[in-house]
Amino acid sequence: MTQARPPAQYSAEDEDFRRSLQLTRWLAVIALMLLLGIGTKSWLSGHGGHAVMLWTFAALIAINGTVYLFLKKHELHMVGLLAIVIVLFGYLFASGGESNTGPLWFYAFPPLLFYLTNLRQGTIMLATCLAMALVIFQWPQLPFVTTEYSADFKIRFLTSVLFESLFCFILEYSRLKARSRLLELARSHEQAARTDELTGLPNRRAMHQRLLEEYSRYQRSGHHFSVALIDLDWFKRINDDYGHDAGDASLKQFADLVRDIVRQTDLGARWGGEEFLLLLPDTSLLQALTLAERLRQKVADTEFRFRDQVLPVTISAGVSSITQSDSVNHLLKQVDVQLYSAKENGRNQIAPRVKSRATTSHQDSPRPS
Ligand SMILES: Nc1nc2c(ncn2[C@@H]2O[C@H](COP(=O)(O)OP(=O)(O)OP(=O)(O)O)[C@@H](O)[C@H]2O)c(=O)[nH]1
Repeated sequence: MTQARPPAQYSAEDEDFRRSLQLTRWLAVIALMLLLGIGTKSWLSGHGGHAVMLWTFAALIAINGTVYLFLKKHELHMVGLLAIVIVLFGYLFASGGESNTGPLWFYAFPPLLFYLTNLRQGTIMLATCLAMALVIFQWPQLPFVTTEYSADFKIRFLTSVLFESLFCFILEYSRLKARSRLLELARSHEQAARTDELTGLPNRRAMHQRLLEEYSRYQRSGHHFSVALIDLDWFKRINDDYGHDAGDASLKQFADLVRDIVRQTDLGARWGGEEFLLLLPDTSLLQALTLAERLRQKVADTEFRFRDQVLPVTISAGVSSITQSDSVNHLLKQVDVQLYSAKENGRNQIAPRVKSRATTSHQDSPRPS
């Protein structure tokens, strides 16, 4: 038997993906503006070479963005942007930027990096950048290094960036942990809101939603379905004569029989009190009547026990098919009328009653399992 399906919802993964998409786009735009702006300022203050380098990086970011506009591949856009930014930091470490302040831009990197990637990839990229800074700081005579930093700057820069990276790692780790705990909680609340506590079967809410889904499937593609409304007979007497706990125990035992008898694609739910509803997809009225009768027989043959007492449990049920109704509400009304009729006719029976096997057609073939 299927469990009731959760409503279609925007998943947390989708939400994360959407955020990282937006952030990458914004970062690309901001980086582009900054590079163009600072490049122009450098040009005006006579640092032509530096300006050209910054504009080159701006052009690379613009090309990366244009490729994204055509291909719409977010991963590629993000990886491209991060690669450009890492090379840009390499350039800033090696050239010092203006007045050796270039490396200071690196402080903005760790929080964004962890958010955009994941802890493992973020750590690898940060370690690569820091190793690159260390090499450049340590060997200023390397061919592409055009500046030198004071010992104080090097020590303070590296230790403070290390501290910041560690802090960002811990924050991101805690954020991810809290997020997965919240998701777990949301999932279990969603499950609880759709499950009957006593029997563990889906509840009325879950069944109602599934009925609407099944009805729109029927309207779309003609997949018919039937329902059976089942009520435990003289249940008040069971409560009165054997106690409320005995009543609860018989509801649970009946729910187990329902689980046993219905197939994977069916749904059996507690509709309320001592009423249960079976939803039987791709099942004709006659097939549904046969199944309901089988369940009735099984209940009649089963010994319902509570402590050392045997409880007199029988069921009545009304059955109806969507092919005889024009809405879910109408179907539920019909099945209720049938249940009433089964009760009126003496209980421990199914309605409508099939008079003769001769009247049964090809529809009475066994249900596909
Ligand atoms: N133990 C127990 N009893 C319940 C629960 N929910 C509803 N009931 C009882 O079920 C009984 C239903 O009684 P009625 O509606 O009069 O129906 P009935 O005695 O089954 O009689 P018929 O349906 O006409 O055969 C009431 O006494 C409710 O209190 C439950 O979760 N546990």
